[in-house]
Amino acid sequence: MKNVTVSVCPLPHFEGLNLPAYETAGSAGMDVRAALPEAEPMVLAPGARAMVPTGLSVAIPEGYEIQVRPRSGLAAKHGLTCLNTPGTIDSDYRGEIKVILINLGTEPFTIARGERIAQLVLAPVTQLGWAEVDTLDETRRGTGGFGSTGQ
Ligand SMILES: O=c1ccn([C@H]2C[C@H](O)[C@@H](COP(=O)(O)OP(=O)(O)OP(=O)(O)O)O2)c(=O)[nH]1
Ligand SMILES: [Mg+2]
Repeated sequence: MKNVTVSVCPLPHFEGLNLPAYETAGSAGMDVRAALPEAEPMVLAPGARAMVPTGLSVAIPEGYEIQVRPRSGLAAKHGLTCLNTPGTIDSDYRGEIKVILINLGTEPFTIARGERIAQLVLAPVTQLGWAEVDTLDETRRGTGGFGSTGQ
């Protein structure tokens, strides 16, 4: 399996937490933890959203991004997901990685320090270059979309 080294700079409030790690040999994502104050768990009411700190800043090599994705267990059991999934961490971003969580469940959800709230997936990036033209080639689909092919 391909392995790409990413520089990680833990911030002061990360102290004592474990770096994200693959839970199994074949995992695509590393679970990331909430770097909230120990004494201040965050309570997300139904319908509420919050930016949850991870205490991590990174330098991703050019040509890659990190995607911030929900954990399916939290989604299935509690309705908790990432609002902007997949969140995009750009290779030139040096700020703290934050997770935008939303509670789509029916009960308040409490996030404690160290809880694994989302997963980080490293992905290759292909940047496009525009070729501006006056007309596009014809296809069978043409301009049909949004269900134009039927059920
Ligand atoms: O879930 C996320 C999504 C983004 N970011 C950080 C890293 C990313 O590089 C930066 C910008 O994200 P994005 O491009 O999605 O947001 P924007 O609203 O377009 O902000 P900007 O104008 O700063 O690009 O915010 C996070 O920490 N977590
Ligand atoms: Mg942006």
